[in-house]
Amino acid sequence: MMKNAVTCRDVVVVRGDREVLHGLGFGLAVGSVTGLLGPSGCGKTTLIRAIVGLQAKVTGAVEVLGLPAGSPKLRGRIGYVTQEPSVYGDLTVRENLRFFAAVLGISSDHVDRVIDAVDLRSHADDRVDRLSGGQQSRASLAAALLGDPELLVLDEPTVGLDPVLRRDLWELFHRLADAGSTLLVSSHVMDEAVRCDRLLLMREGELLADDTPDGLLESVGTSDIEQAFLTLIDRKAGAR
Ligand SMILES: Nc1ncnc2c1ncn2[C@@H]1O[C@H](COP(=O)(O)OP(=O)(O)OP(=O)(O)O)[C@@H](O)[C@H]1O
Repeated sequence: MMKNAVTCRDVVVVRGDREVLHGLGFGLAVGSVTGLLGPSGCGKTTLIRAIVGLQAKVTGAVEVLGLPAGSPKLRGRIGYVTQEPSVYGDLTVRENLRFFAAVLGISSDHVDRVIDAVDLRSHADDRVDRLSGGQQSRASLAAALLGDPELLVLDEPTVGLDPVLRRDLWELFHRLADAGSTLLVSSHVMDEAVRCDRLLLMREGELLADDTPDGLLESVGTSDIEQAFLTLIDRKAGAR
């Protein structure tokens, strides 16, 4: 049986005075790229925060790399890239990465490797605040890749990127998965779905589907993922 890097069972999260995740259950297989897709506000970031151990008021079980989410032992084994840049604007890309490598206690030899991985070699010595938005998000991704995390969680990493960069990043995600990492990538852009090994479709704090892209199209009987998503919503509304 394939091992899971993440297993969620009956996960409920309350934010403010509202329940925003309503009992989610799924697994992320080791070495896979899973897309977490759904409209703005459906709870993607909240679920991600529960997995990386940053979310308060989580009930149910969230197991990550065999440990409860948030365990101190998971530090260094998970890479998390938020929607906000996580690198310093007044340092160059290389200075940022050397700094994070020192904080993580890993050799600065890794720095050039992650710069190449995100294709920032020609900007390695530029200050981050003088880079484009897409270049800044790739610098944050490079920081998350230091230390070869077993689980990489990326919150909307392709927002604002042009089609070529998006394609290149997805190729990088698959190379990382082929090398044994597990990736969870959120997006509200349905056309990214076909690039994933597996999809979690979310809406209003619930999972509408947990399937491969082909499996989803076949089970719903549509030819594209966006249509499948809309059909599932209609079916759910009809069942109420
Ligand atoms: N700090 C907070 N306090 C209370 N409610 C919050 C807070 N942050 C988010 N929420 C609510 O939780 C729900 C899920 O938000 P979340 O950020 O997880 O959605 P999302 O799918 O990641 O959205 P987006 O794609 O816009 O980032 C939303 O209804 C939102 O209003």
